[in-house]
Amino acid sequence: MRLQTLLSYLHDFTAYVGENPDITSIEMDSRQVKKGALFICIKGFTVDGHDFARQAVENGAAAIIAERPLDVDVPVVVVRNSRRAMAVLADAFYGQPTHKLHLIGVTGTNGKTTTTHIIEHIARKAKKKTGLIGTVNVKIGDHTYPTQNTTPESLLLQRIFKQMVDEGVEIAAMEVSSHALHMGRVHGCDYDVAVFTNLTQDHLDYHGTMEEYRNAKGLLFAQLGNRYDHKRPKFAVLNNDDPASQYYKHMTAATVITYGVETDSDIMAKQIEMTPNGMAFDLVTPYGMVRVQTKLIGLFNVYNLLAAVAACLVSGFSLPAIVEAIADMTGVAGRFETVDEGQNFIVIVDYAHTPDSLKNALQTIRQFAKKKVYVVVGCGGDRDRTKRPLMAQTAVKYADVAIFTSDNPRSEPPEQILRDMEAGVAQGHYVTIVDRKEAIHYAIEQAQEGDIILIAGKGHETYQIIGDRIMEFDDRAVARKAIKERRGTC
Ligand SMILES: CC(=O)N[C@H]1[C@@H](OP(=O)(O)OP(=O)(O)OC[C@H]2O[C@@H](n3ccc(=O)[nH]c3=O)[C@H](O)[C@@H]2O)O[C@H](CO)[C@@H](O)[C@@H]1O[C@H](C)C(=O)N[C@@H](C)C(=O)N[C@H](CCC(=O)O)C(=O)O
Ligand SMILES: Nc1ncnc2c1ncn2[C@@H]1O[C@H](COP(=O)(O)OP(=O)(O)OP(=O)(O)O)[C@@H](O)[C@H]1O
Ligand SMILES: N[C@H](CCC[C@H](N)C(=O)O)C(=O)O
Ligand SMILES: [Mg+2]
Repeated sequence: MRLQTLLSYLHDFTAYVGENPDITSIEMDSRQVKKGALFICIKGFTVDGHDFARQAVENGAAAIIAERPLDVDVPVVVVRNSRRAMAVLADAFYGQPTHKLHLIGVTGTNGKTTTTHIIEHIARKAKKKTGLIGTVNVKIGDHTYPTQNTTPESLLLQRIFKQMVDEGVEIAAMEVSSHALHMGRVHGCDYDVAVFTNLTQDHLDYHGTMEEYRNAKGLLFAQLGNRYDHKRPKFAVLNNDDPASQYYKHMTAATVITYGVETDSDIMAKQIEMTPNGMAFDLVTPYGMVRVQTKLIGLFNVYNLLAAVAACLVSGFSLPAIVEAIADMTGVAGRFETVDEGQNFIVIVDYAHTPDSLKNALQTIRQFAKKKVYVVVGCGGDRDRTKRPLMAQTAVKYADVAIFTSDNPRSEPPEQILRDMEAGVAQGHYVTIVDRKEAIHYAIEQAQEGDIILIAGKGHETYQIIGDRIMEFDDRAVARKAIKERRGTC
């Protein structure tokens, strides 16, 4: 595509000097630039992409998008905001792929990964070709691809959508993080259905206040197609039991569908029955009521199921097909995943890394626990500090034995993070073991028959970030090894 053709999609560039080269790719990382690329300079949190423009040109960049004039030998297009320009250009360059997909976006503090996986499972069962974008990975049909961010930057995102379209994907479900909404990573995404799970404390390091955090999530609903096209109706699926939904209702011009357990809603769960192996409930919908069986456990998963059911109903799936798919859905990697080596106590690995999700996970375990409940938990470094004492309080309140340890300390001293956690609770109510492997071993060595150990915070992650080192670390593998060692079979 010629540069000028691409620029015809951009309506706010302030200067453009030079030729009209053929653009064969778009990159935001100078290290990825090949001959013919358009390099977009992004001011990041760590470095400024403008400083890499020369390197991009040396690597073959044919033109540059920047926020200020640059002294390089290729055309430079100056824009007011290169992140915004990137979203427009990526959408145009990849042929506006989200117009060709049925796209469901899920936002909320907790439950995004689980809800998107349930939606994907239902769609696959209905023989649709599916796409999935989120924390665990990107999935196109049966192929998975690793990801760095829950919601990728607009450039990568549109590239993924293009691949989905090329491979015949009909329906895609994606997690939309508050960071992505705030940074405009999803500008240009033409969602058909926007889903809200819940709003509780997280990410205050980035958003500052709960109000700002709530507002960031609201962008998904505000940006949901402000026009009425009967061929592509837009739906906002909202959790009626969460007060933030009242705010989102007013932010969207789309048709609002509500779900809930407590508040009267379009889609509801009633007569909920829980066992350690699954749940059953009456699913009440505008299409009738049906008893649902699921292998997922925990009231929070009832909400995730309701959100997914609502999204799938407005997407045209039939109620019987949805109910059948739910019945054979097993869990999501690292979400309430049990580690079973035949030991006489239960080990659960879960991704709870917020005060609310930790409370939910422990409350769910409490419902079935006959003996002691252990929790091994830490808090991520370079992330919301104010959630640390709250998570510690939750651990101490709901578990019999709380073991505080490291999560991903990142650039922070692990001991400092643990001190922040300890500040929330009285001494003597917890054990602190900085090394996560040792902490998991400690819990497994202490556990007696019938006890339950929750290893929280890292779920599916297969690494641990300490300083600038990323080391292999998988809670499930560590727990498995510890169980075998205790038994002397390792
Ligand atoms: C704080 C944050 O969001 N950072 C994101 C950001 O990194 P950054 O701003 O540090 O980037 P940078 O290193 O300063 O680089 C700036 C520019 O220079 C370019 N560059 C850099 C070096 C070079 O040699 N050449 C070059 O061109 C880079 O490609 C980039 O375009 O841009 C990167 C590329 O897109 C992201 O991967 C990165 O996410 C980091 C990994 C991250 O941890 N983000 C978290 C906070 C986040 O976004 N989380 C949410 C999920 C939250 C949740 O709901 O739980 C998510 O959606 O992932
Ligand atoms: N609807 C929910 N409400 C509260 N807690 C939940 C809910 N669903 C899941 N959880 C808890 O939160 C953890 C994370 O769930 P999940 O990965 O689905 O959320 P997420 O929103 O994708 O998180 P992230 O922001 O890290 O991507 C789970 O392991 C579980 O403990
Ligand atoms: N998406 C979340 C994941 C947190 C996972 C936890 N293990 C941590 O590292 O804090 C975040 O980036 O805040
Ligand atoms: Mg997620």
